[in-house]
Amino acid sequence: MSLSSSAADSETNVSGDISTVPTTPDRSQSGSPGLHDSNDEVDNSFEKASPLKNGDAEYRVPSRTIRSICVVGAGYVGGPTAAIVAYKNPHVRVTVVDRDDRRIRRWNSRHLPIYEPGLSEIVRISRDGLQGSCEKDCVEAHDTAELKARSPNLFFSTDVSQCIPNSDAVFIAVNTPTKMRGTGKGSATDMTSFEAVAAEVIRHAQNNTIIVEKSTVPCRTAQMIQEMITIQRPGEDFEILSNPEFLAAGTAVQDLLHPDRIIIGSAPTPEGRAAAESLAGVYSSWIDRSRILTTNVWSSELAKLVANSMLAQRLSSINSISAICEATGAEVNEVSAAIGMDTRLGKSFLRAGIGFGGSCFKKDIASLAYIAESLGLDEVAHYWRQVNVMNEYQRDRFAARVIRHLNSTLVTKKICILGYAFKPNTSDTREAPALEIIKTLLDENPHEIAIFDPCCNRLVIENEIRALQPYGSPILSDDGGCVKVYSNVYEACADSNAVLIVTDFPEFRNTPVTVSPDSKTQSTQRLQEATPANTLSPPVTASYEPFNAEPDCSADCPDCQSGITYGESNPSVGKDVPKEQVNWKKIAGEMRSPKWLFDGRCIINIPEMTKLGIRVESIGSAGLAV
Ligand SMILES: NC(=O)C1=CN([C@@H]2O[C@H](COP(=O)(O)OP(=O)(O)OC[C@H]3O[C@@H](n4cnc5c(N)ncnc54)[C@H](O)[C@@H]3O)[C@@H](O)[C@H]2O)C=CC1
Ligand SMILES: O=C(O)[C@H]1O[C@H](OP(=O)(O)OP(=O)(O)OC[C@H]2O[C@@H](n3ccc(=O)[nH]c3=O)[C@H](O)[C@@H]2O)[C@H](O)[C@@H](O)[C@@H]1O
Repeated sequence: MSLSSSAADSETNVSGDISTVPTTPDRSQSGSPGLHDSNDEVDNSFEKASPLKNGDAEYRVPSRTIRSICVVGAGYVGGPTAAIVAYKNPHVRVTVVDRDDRRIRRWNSRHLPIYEPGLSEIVRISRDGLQGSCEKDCVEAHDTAELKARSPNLFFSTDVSQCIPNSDAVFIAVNTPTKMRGTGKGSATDMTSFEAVAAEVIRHAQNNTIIVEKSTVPCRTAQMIQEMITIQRPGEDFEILSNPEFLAAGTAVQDLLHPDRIIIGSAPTPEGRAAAESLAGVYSSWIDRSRILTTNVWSSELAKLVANSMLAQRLSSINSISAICEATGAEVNEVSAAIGMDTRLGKSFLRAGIGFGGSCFKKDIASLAYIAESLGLDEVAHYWRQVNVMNEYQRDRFAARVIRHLNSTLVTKKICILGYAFKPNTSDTREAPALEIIKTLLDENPHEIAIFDPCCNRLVIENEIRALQPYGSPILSDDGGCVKVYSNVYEACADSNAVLIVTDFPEFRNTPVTVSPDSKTQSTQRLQEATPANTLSPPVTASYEPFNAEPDCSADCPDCQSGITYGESNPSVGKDVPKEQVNWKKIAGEMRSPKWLFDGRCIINIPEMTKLGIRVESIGSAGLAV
């Protein structure tokens, strides 16, 4: 079968047998931005063995069962992905390796390095094993089968070179940030870590190991790996698969347990398809085959960048509309609700706010734009870059609005920031809009900037604030500066002139959550499902403890140091403690007049808040004239 496959071939396989043909038409894989000049001949050496021709159906390579997996990169993707794969495949040995010794120690301890609802229980089961069965009374029915007594099959290690040769498949899940210097600075993907790991894999892997791109990478990265193999291990057979991850922070466990789809891109050869089938075998132990989509490898690599870019594009679109709303009297929440009811548009990703944060949207858009630019598609590059431009505009507009309403001076004023993480229910602070807003406010020399976040470790926030270079020291109050991180929301807000809602934690709302534009989105539903109580509750019978003992933490564990077990005893994300709504009446009573609330996430009921004597300025709402 050639690359120009038939329509029937190109459909997602729904029959239970993985589709064997790339879904993209011939020549769709032309040119790689970061890897080839747009005028280069298309290099198809990646395909190696001749693709099947029509009628060559008998030429098949049997797929192998994967029994051991090495995941390189113990981060937000590598850790949770490995945990779920191990949890759902007790017969597969999954080892996560990372060069960061501290991170690995935390994965091997009671306090994991990242907080995700439901993750610690999954890790405990796979990493520590279960002594006895845990039946229906302690888990949701759909997870009962996994909770038989089991031996550990999830391991964390720093020994990368030892793990790779003992694995049937190696998942590369390392960071792929934006290049900060050299060619493509500020736009191209920095492939340093990815390339280093690919080299390690090629150096140590046994022949026939399946190499899986889990990281988000530029289109044609598989070609780069193939060329490295050709030089370093000529004549040997390694299949390279693209298998991008779509989990979102804060809902990672549920996203991994119930993904919309799994994409596996492979070479259009019998060997490539057999490797894709092997990987599909791992996922099919808990995911229906109809959700496993096979494509050619370039489509898969590109699809990940496009998915993130289009989600972010929706946000910049609604945020641009919020500016029009503020100038006209239209309400952005109402506009979102109105357009979201159009089933063609859908409700998701229409919540206006101060803009998207997180480690990926910005960099993936930049990468897509760079790809376009490298291909000579300048208009396309410009189009996508505007998504990031609009995002920064939105955040800066908000900060400027705060300063303007406070008479353009913050010198004697206390500003309280509610929420520091880039989104609720995560401790991930990467590219959080909060930090940029704090920088802008610091320029105004305020009396105090107070920060409260219900999910982030206070020490982590303090370290990030301390690292703000352009402002010199001291910045933190402990060092004699004006920024103070609080563990109590009321102390943070007391005596403040203005409170800024920067992250939309549900507990910051002043009315119970009812119907918001996307309150029924999958993410929200998943988040509700993902609370530990709903994933793997502890046994009902107090005396019954199927878990093996958890390993202790190292002396440098930040959770132990701060005295709070985030995600367990923290009031907002507590395992056993229900979330508590913030008592705005109490806050209003302790604020300085005039009392300002700047709602950067459109979660405040303005009339209700006004009754408490607080003036509200909200994104996408006209507010008070200045
Ligand atoms: N964070 C997220 O929610 C998502 C991220 N992605 C993509 O997944 C990839 C990984 O992202 P994160 O997990 O967030 O990154 P991360 O920064 O949390 O983790 C990456 C890990 O790789 C390790 N590493 C780097 N170079 C290494 C080397 N040479 N040897 C061994 N370990 C090495 C680092 O020490 C780090 O622990 C990126 O390409 C990202 O775009 C995809 C979907 C979701
Ligand atoms: O590649 C990645 O890293 C991941 O990026 C996003 O996940 P994530 O960034 O973790 O979280 P999102 O829920 O997408 O939120 C991103 C940002 O958009 C903001 N957002 C989201 C939705 C919305 O309606 N409005 C809005 O402002 C959030 O507050 C947050 O700052 C994608 O949703 C994932 O599918 C993808 O795997």
